[in-house]
Amino acid sequence: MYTNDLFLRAARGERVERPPVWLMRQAGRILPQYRALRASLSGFKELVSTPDLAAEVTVQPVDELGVDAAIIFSDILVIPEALGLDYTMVEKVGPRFPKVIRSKADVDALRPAADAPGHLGYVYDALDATKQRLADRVPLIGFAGAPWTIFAYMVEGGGSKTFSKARRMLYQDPQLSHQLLERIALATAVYLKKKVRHGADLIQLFDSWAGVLPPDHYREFSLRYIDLICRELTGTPVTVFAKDARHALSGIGQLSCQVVQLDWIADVDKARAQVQGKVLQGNMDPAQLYADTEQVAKATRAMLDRFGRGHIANLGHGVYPDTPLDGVKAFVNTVKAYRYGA
Ligand SMILES: Cc1c2[nH]c(c1CCC(=O)O)Cc1[nH]c(c(CCC(=O)O)c1C)Cc1[nH]c(c(CCC(=O)O)c1C)Cc1[nH]c(c(C)c1CCC(=O)O)C2
Repeated sequence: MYTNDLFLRAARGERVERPPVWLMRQAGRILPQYRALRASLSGFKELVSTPDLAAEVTVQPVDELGVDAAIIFSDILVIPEALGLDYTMVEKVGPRFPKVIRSKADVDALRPAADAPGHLGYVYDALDATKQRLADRVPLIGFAGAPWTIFAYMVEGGGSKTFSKARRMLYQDPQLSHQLLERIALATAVYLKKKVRHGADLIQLFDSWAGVLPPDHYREFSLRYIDLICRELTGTPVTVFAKDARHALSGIGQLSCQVVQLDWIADVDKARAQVQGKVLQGNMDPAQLYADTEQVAKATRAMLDRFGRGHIANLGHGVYPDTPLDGVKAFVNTVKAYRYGA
């Protein structure tokens, strides 16, 4: 079905000749083509909401880097927006929500979960346009934020070191917290199923703020809703990424997902033992790519040796925007030249 289906074969746990490779945030500021296009626009949101442009930047890393998968250019914050919480992307600051969720009235004022995915037509159009441009060269990854991470932005109103307002709500009003999480999870499940209908071959769930929750809260307020989404996506491979949450791995090992993304702090051998039977994705330190290209190649081979089979090569988090393109290419090309032993 694809000229290069290595990524999907590896994600399904099939025996492959080498690990596939792609990078989180590969469609973005590391590429001069992206920066040029981005500079001609009013901002990030124009790019996200214009299907043809989103498709163009989605395909850029496939052309420029030769990665084994594309990831649709979008953002996890389209879900809160579709639920009725508008955001702005402030240059050098990050996302800001002028209106936030603090009370039951705020939750009740949101759109019903079943209606929200209908407001994301531009994402489905971007998937359609991307599939055309890709012309079956490589598979396309769809994604969403895990419900806890989306909740964290909706309550906090933006990024935060501690997400103390979001965590406060879990203690002060667990019932309302569950109401909001359920609404996010249901909207996300419908949205992701639509993405699959528009050509997403695998879904990655980003729980970027998993690491601020204690283990019991992680199970109650995050894992439960990731599980709900995984169950809805039967037939489509899913990758789960709980960043900075070592304690979450055993629970993630019980989910019906196929792939587990590791951050760069993770101990690969321990992770393997905790999520037996799953494919691992990751986990090079993004800062490693600042080193000279020979060092990058050496570190990449060491990482591949450590993971062995059942691995999709990636970084431990998104590639930093000022990473030299040479470092990125050394990483990708080293993986592509690697071969597993017999
Ligand atoms: C937490 C989160 C967000 N968005 C996302 C996450 C989860 C992954 C993670 O933990 O990083 C996910 C995301 N955001 C973006 C993608 C595109 C696909 C890809 O990986 O290439 C993906 C998968 C584009 C983007 N999303 C954003 C950019 C940069 C915007 C720009 O070009 O001006 C891109 C390319 C903006 C964004 N979006 C978000 C923040 C905090 C920021 C600001 C920080 C920054 O500037 O990098 C929210």
